[in-house]
Amino acid sequence: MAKPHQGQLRKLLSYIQPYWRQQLVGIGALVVVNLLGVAIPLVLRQAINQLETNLQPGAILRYGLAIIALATLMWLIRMVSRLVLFGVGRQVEFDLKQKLFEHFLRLDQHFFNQHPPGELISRATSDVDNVRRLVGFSVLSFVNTFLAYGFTLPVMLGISVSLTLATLAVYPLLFFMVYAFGDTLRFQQAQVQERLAELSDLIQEDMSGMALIKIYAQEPVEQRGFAQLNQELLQDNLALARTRSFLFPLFGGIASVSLLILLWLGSQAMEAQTLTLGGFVALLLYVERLVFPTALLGFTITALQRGQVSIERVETLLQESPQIQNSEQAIPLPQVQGQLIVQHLSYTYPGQSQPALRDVSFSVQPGETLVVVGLVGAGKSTLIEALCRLLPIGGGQVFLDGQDITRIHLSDLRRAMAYVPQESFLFSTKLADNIRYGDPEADMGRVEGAAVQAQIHGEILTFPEQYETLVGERGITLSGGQRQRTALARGLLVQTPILLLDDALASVDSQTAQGIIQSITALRNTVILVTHQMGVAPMADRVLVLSQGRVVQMGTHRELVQQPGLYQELWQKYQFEQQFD
Ligand SMILES: Nc1ncnc2c1ncn2[C@@H]1O[C@H](COP(=O)(O)OP(=O)(O)OP(=O)(O)O)[C@@H](O)[C@H]1O
Repeated sequence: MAKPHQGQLRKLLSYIQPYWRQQLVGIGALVVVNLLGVAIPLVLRQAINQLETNLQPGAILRYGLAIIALATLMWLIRMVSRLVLFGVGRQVEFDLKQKLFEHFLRLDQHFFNQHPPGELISRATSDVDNVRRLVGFSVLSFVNTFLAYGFTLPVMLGISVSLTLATLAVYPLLFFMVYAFGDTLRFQQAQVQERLAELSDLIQEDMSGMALIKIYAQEPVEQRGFAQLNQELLQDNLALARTRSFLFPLFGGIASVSLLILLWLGSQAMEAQTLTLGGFVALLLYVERLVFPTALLGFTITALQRGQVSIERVETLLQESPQIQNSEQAIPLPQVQGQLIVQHLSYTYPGQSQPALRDVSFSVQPGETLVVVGLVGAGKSTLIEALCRLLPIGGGQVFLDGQDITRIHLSDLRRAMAYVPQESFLFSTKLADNIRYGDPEADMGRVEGAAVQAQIHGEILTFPEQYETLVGERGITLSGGQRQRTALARGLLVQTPILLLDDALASVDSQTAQGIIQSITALRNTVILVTHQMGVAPMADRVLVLSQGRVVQMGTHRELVQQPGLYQELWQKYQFEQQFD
């Protein structure tokens, strides 16, 4: 059998460690159960041997009652052992899920780009479930088997050495098979778990992109893709089932062969009067007692190997460390003015050959509004994410009020900047709670104030339950523009000195967008606004033009519109389009 990896074993012990008392109680109960399991056939042997020579109704009753009492006690204690040990499994499952979720919250966007949601969900659910079975069922089953053999064998040997050895002669074959097929089982198990994760990821992705699938009439393609993956899962499952179907019945079969040997040799021994009837019955019960845990060995091994594979899959996630962390000497930031200085900022996404930002330098003064424009893929979003340290930029490139942002405590930095991304994500909760997400204590006055600034207040009042209206699957579906303005209200509510808006008004008409910018600039925060809506550019104090990750122009709208260059082209294009609007 594949030996549990040292690291996995250590991990397993660390999961169980907080519950060692319960584990001890459970194992203690198993010890008692197995002692009783050994005692009952002994009582029966004595009863049979005594009653064979001297049949007394009173004695039958006494023995009968003793056996019933012992069996009831055994049943009760076995129940306790199961409750306690399975309970530890459930606790470990709870802890692991909690640990994984808390770990996910610490990781950066880069990690989530590399690990699709389906994969993460599968690890946090089915893999954690496998660990639970390993801790609960496998531990119980292994300890039970060990104790069953450990306690039963000496007593069996005490009754008859030759019969015991002959009966158990087939067992080494069983252990050999477990050893020989262990690696195959483990490999096949890992394959199945991998395929399951891929499948759940595909389901997740297709469900999210259902509208696109329908618009482009790609149902047959998606169906084929799913069928192929499902087929692979089926093949892997069947391969695993073949190995198991071959192996597991053999375990039960081998154990039953031992029973046949005992019946054959035992009856001969009784004829030769080297074994009493009581001894024979006791031996029969003992061999029977070993059949169940032995036959269960297959399932125990499966649970063990599934658990081993799953520990590895869960632990690889837990070992991922966030690239964006507080520096060793993180400095607190008491009062933020809102000045940003960017010096020679460059950034290349992992795995990319070309930098997304190249030697970008500029500064924004407190209260100033800077609009960032450029063609698609110019690096605008990358710049915004670098400024609020959502990307792991190096030190000495971005300074907030003169302090290197990589040295500012992350919680201070987050309090200094609000960021409204391109994708306006809303939680499936009430509109008011979505808006006060950054400050759950905010009262309705602040919620409504932010909604007024984001020009969504009027529309919210027309909804059936106004600010109490649920958003998402169980509530109403907002239009793209309504979502964007709600997300903007969320950014405005926290009243940070710096506001970073990444194309946050793309789905809002130009006139409304201009109205919103007007109310935002009136707040006198530092605002950096990425936009494709050239109509809002003249409202900014200055404009920064990005092209292929570089700053190609910077100045006021008046200055830039006079200069030949990208800005002039973009402005002329905008004006041309306006004529046809
Ligand atoms: N997570 C990522 N991993 C790898 N490359 C990325 C990633 N995000 C963006 N890029 C690349 O970095 C470059 C800049 O992208 P960015 O999204 O910053 O451009 P943008 O100016 O905001 O574009 P748009 O106007 O379309 O939003 C592009 O070449 C893009 O392909």
